[in-house]
Amino acid sequence: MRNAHRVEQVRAAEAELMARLPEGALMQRAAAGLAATCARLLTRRRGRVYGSRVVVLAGSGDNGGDALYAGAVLARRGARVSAVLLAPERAHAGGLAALRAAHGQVVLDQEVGLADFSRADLVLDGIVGIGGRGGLRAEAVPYARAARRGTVVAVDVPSGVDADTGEVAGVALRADVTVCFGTYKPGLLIDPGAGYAGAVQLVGIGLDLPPADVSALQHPAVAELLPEPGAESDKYRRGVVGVAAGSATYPGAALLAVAGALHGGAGAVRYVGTAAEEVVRRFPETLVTEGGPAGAGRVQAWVVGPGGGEGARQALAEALASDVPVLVDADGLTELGRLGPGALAGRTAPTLLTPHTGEAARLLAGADGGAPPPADELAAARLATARRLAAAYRATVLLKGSTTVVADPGGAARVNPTGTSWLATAGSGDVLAGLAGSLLAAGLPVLDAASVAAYLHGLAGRHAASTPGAPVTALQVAAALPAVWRQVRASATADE
Ligand SMILES: NC(=O)C1=CN([C@@H]2O[C@H](COP(=O)(O)OP(=O)(O)OC[C@H]3O[C@@H](n4cnc5c(N)ncnc54)[C@H](O)[C@@H]3O)[C@@H](O)[C@H]2O)[C@@H](O)CC1
Ligand SMILES: Nc1ncnc2c1ncn2[C@@H]1O[C@H](COP(=O)(O)OP(=O)(O)O)[C@@H](O)[C@H]1O
Ligand SMILES: [K+]
Repeated sequence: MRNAHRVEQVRAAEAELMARLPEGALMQRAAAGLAATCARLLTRRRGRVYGSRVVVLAGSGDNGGDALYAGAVLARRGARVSAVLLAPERAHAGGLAALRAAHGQVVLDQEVGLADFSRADLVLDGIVGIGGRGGLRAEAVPYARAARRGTVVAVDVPSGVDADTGEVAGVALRADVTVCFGTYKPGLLIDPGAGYAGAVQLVGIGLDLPPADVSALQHPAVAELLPEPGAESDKYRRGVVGVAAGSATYPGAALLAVAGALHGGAGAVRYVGTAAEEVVRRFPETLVTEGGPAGAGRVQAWVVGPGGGEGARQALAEALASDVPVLVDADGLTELGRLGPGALAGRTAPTLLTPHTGEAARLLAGADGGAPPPADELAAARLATARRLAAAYRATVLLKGSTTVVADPGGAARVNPTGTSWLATAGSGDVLAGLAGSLLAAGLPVLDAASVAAYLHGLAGRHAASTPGAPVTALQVAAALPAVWRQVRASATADE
């Protein structure tokens, strides 16, 4: 599990630790870890640190201090280091003295700084870290826009990225590698910030941290959560997932949701809807029932809405009246947006909503009574959007898109680290809905079911391409699920 903490949590943990350590000790730890990563990157790139060109972009705070101290370490190993001071009168005094003592150069002329930046083998971005507010200031913007040939290493966070949210106001400096201290920051895991961070490396500095604000599953945690039939299991004990999906207009959504559900660990899939014939022809293992969810017999979770068309209204009402977890997707969400949060008020079991940003906008309008907010604004603030929806509907929300975010009404949040933009293909959301519903029916708590589904779905998207990076279809994503399931399980066995 990758755990990320908000700035205020980091500050509190740092204050507590600093009170027990000699002055400057924490910064020395951070700078040593940072310099070690830079030395590794230079060695990989040029064979050695000696003689390489390093530029330190130093802002006015401790983030600049880290970068200057790390620059000093590299200069002592023979690198040609120049430090560009973006706020010369307020540069970190100790870091600057260390750099000068190691014979590093100080650059005050911004034109010279930009030329050095473009030529450098490695750039250390110490403009701002967790103290950054708003977008990059004017003096730093040219660096974000300039061409460069070297590796850019962001210190703690790429400057211009909001550490708590991943939001970027204006421009930010794109990094190849981010070396973060003490804990991951949410902004390193959530787009657009995650897209600026490159590969993220964590350097421990000994912080004693509270529970994470946001976390991201990794293979071992997913492997622990995957349902596995016990020796005494039968199909009913493994859980039956009900799928109310598809319509005359969209019969394919039924097939895709069922395909996802068949690979999610439930013991059986029960389909209700107008596409029963097609479903059974394609997947003979599916149980089908006439009518809607109300008369379909016992299931352990419902999936309602993919391709549901007009029929989604009735199916949603019947599923929500049940006492089992309900996943609402697609046309079910449009209908729920019309009804507003009151439609979930009487529920005794969890509800999971799986909107993309367009559906999220309609749900928010349904909650607030206003016009739907622009979807791209919601995409730029994914964590806040997911949390806002979860609070308004008192439901767990899986917000789909470039970084899928899952938020619980209680405040817990997960971000999904897997996936590929090739998943933005018609029907892949239907597969995800079936998969998540199946994990719910198998008994996973709703936050786990949603985040494990997103994780497997993202891996399957990558795995499904016959050539890495090539387009995939939604059915291929479903078909790749057993292989990624095995891959995740195998990694856990290897760790045992
Ligand atoms: N506090 C600690 O104990 C530790 C902090 N560390 C480092 O310290 C950083 C935090 O340092 P600070 O609290 O000094 O904060 P920062 O260095 O992140 O930023 C604060 C400074 O940047 C300026 N600033 C704010 N927003 C800006 C913007 N948008 N554009 C340009 N300048 C802007 C502010 O005026 C202020 O002078 C961390 O990110 C990490 O790199 C590490 O050394 C580990 C230990
Ligand atoms: N840019 C992107 N990068 C990664 N994944 C994406 C991106 N855009 C969409 N996805 C994923 O693709 C799937 C699309 O689902 P959805 O929007 O419901 O499509 P559909 O309704 O056609 O099934 C979701 O899992 C979503 O997270
Ligand atoms: K930085």
